[in-house]
Amino acid sequence: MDSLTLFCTASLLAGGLYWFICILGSAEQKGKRAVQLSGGSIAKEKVQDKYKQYWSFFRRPKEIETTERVPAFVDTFYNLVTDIYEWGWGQSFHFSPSIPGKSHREATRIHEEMAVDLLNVKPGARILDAGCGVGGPMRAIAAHSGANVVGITINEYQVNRAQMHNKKAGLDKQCEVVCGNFLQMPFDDNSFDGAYSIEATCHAPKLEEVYGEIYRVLKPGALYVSYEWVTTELYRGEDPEHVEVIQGIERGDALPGLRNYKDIAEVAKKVGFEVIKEKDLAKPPAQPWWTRLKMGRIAYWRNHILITVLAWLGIAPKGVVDVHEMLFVTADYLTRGGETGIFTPMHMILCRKPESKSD
Ligand SMILES: C=C(CC[C@@H](C)[C@H]1CC[C@H]2C3=CC[C@H]4[C@H](C)[C@@H](O)CC[C@]4(C)[C@H]3CC[C@]12C)C(C)C
Ligand SMILES: C[S@@+](CC[C@H](N)C(=O)[O-])C[C@H]1O[C@@H](n2cnc3c(N)ncnc32)[C@H](O)[C@@H]1O
Repeated sequence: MDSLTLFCTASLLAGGLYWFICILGSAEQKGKRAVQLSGGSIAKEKVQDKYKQYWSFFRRPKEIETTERVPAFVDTFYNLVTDIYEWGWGQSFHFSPSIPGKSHREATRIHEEMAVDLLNVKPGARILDAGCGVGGPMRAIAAHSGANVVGITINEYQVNRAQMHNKKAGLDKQCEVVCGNFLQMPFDDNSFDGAYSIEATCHAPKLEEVYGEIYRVLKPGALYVSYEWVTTELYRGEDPEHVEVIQGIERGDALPGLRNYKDIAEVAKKVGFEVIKEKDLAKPPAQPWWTRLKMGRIAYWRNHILITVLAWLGIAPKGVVDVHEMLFVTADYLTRGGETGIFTPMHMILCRKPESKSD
């Protein structure tokens, strides 16, 4: 090979590698680099075992008998996925409708701001984020509304990530993060001016338990908005394809059984809320929320190769490859759920805690 051919081959290889790693990934808002992928609070050598335990618990979600164990497995799930989510999706762990002419990042922020706009809170108000993740929505909401946000998550690794991001964004005075279970919150009765949850209460085995807790900590007259993961009116329990898609979503997302959209308002009323509004935000004219998942397919292949190489080199924990494979498959079930219309991750419900029990 003469030197010109060698030079051209090397340039092509370098260009290809740059394109594969940098250009294909540039649409994502990176909070992480591939070399930093971990199993959250799980020790590196235990990640694979923990993944196996998670998988055998959630493989058949409908058969989960001991609901008391669900929060602990949800915690394990977030140890396993938090870095991959941040790396491949961003700091907001939820979907949003696509908006023509706007980036995913802008569409995400608009979806988050809509939640706090519905709460009608004033700057300085104290609001609760039930299931806050690493705080993407919390920071957008605090910056947009001027409210003080208190987030709760069951996963300690997420608390550390969220606190780090809050500080970096200069929002640590306005945003507080607490590690705890939203089924038994460490907050006083009547202590919040508003509350929201974004794609988080779907992890609760009994919705009434989390809604009951949110009701308890809200001041009388305060509002609560939630974006719920539910099956829609198009879901047919007797259709094996529908069942396969929903079970695929449940087991890849640590869900102890998806609820039907009709159940949400029932539960809200049962715990004492007044239901003000309910709407599936995925319905037209909204643009599909799943296009972002579908568009990412080539990047997922690149990610899989990268993770496999990093695990092989001993840089990433071995189990991360299995977790990534599970997410890969889950992305497909979520897309099918969206395309068939049998599932939505954004069934919005707006509720009020009455001024007094008799109102
Ligand atoms: C609300 C929940 C999480 C919703 C989404 C944020 C995540 C659901 C599925 C996740 C992903 C699937 C495929 C991954 C891909 C294979 C990887 O290379 C990069 C990350 C993914 C895109 C990942 C990102 C987050 C999700 C879209 C649930 C849990 C209630
Ligand atoms: C899909 S993430 C959404 C996070 C955040 N709302 C966002 O949109 O970025 C779900 C969140 O709910 C939290 N969660 C699930 N079950 C919980 C529980 N029992 N108590 C507290 N947090 C819980 C998880 O730890 C995670 O932070």
